[in-house]
Amino acid sequence: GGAEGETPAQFLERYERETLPMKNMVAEAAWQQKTNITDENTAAFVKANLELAKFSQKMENQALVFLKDKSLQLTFDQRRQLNKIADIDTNAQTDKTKLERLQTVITEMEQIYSEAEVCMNPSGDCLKLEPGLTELMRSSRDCQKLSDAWRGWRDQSGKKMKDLYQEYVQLSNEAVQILGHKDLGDYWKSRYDTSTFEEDVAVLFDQLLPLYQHLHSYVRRKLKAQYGPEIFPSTGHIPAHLLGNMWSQQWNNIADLVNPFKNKQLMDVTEEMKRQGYTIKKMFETAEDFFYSLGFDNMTQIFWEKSMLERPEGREVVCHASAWDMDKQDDFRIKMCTTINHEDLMTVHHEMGHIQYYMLYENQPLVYRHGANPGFHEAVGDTIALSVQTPGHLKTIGLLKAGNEQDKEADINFLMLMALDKIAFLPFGYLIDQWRWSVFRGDTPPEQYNNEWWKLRCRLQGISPAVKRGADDFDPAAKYHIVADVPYIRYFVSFVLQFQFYKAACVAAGYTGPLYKCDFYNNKAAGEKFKSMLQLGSSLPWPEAMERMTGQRHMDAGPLVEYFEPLLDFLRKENGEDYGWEEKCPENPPPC
Ligand SMILES: O=C(CCC(O)(O)[C@H](Cc1ccccc1)NC(=O)c1ccccc1)N[C@@H](Cc1c[nH]c2ccccc12)C(=O)O
Ligand SMILES: [Zn+2]
Repeated sequence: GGAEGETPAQFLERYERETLPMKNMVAEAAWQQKTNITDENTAAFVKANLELAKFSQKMENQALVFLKDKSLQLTFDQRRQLNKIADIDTNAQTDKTKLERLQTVITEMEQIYSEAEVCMNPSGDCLKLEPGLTELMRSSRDCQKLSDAWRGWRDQSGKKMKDLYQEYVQLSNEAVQILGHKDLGDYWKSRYDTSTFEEDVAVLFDQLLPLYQHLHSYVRRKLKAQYGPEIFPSTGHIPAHLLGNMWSQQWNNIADLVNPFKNKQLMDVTEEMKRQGYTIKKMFETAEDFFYSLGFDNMTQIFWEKSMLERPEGREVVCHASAWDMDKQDDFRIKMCTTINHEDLMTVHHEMGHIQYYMLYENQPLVYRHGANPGFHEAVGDTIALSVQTPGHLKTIGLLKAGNEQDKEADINFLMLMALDKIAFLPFGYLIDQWRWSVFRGDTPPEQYNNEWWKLRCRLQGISPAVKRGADDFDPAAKYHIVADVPYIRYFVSFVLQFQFYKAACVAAGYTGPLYKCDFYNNKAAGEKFKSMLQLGSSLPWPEAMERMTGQRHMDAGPLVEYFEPLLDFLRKENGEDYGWEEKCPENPPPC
């Protein structure tokens, strides 16, 4: 057994008692490093991670002894817990030098990403990703400026990390192969507990492709009207820098160019937020109030004391948003360089959704304090944001002026704005890990990294690079999750799950109107349904957890398609046969 004569039950109790303070120590070191990037804090963070790795190794070995001991009568739940303890991630690397190198490579890539800036001549001022370049991509309608920012960001981030990334792939694969996984992608997919996961998401993507093709066609036509058709390639692709986002991953920021009925309201509330003097704190309180209205808890005192809700002056930080469980009583935090606009108000709900999930499963055994699968964690806040964004709710909180409810054209404008966020995202959310799985598997060698990336971007997303890509470009590392070792298919899964959860909450609230108008604010029955699933953490397989809330045991694109039904009808009429794009991008993208 474990320690002398220890029973499995005693081991599991000791595991929790000893692991919690260890994880809190590492979380604190990580927090210090991300909110104040210095050599000293980075070294302390890498050192803390090494200590956790050694400690996890001991626990993993003891769990394996129990799992292999045929004489033991383990309960189902003990076996489930022991298996989770035994399956630690890249910390399984027994070679401490290699593990230290892997941690150093990841923090180095994240640091390059976080400190990168683009000096936009002739104005001369240098912009970081947040807020400068993000703001420029959101609001500029100047092709040349957008193209310069798009290229400049890739030169200052991805292009500098190709060698580091190659080393990261090598060291990560070695680490998980020790656990018996083929490669890192195989390990990441194992968290979805099904051998058909890749096929399942491929089926969902195919089901949702018509929606994306029609949105793509409509947006392309509107952008041609705005920028002139000559800058669009004859292959049908949309130039990546025109879509209001540094990665063309969500298109809500060009809603003003795409809005179907000009004379009707645009549901983006950024201007109204500014007019009302919304503060960052008010944005978080608005999100907190919605969760509270469902019967969820408010944020803790420590949350308000220790979170970093805006970019601090005078020190380098990792701005990309994240939500933290410090593995210490009441200590939950959000780190986010918030700007005051509609998009960030939704990201605030997204981050607070993570915190609510943490709080709901905090009484589970430590090994079960995770999402039922990674997509669940990403779906909590977005499900709430679907209700928050309804024109009805925005009127309730005074961010939208009352207009008459039965206005079909206003509904199409609303669905268009939602599609620019939720439909536009689908191929992007799908392709990131298609690329990474092929890299980890060895199907894409380093000299093909950028070519394979653009093959997927051109074929699946129907976008083309702002300027021709060169041999030493490395555009994947211009996206945070790739440099920070964060899986991405979880967001694609979340964008399907969140409509299933949203529909289930609406049904629980007794709502019977068109899905896209459902606002379950203040509804305790909807809250109860949601909580009954979330409080499980990962104590049950995710189909069981999902069944608690939706009555279903599988991912289903139905609710998403149902939500956007009226828009698809509109788009089919508008587009006729004019939709789609060629598989390959043009050799030379047309200049601005
Ligand atoms: O990356 C994020 C939000 C950040 C996060 O909350 O997902 C964060 C990412 C992260 C993971 C690990 C280390 C550092 C950052 N994830 C978490 O904080 C988190 C919390 C609990 C469990 C798992 C992850 N969103 C994605 C896409 C996205 C999905 N839904 C959205 C809604 C609004 C805006 C963007 C998105 C993106 O920006 O490309
Ligand atoms: Zn998230």
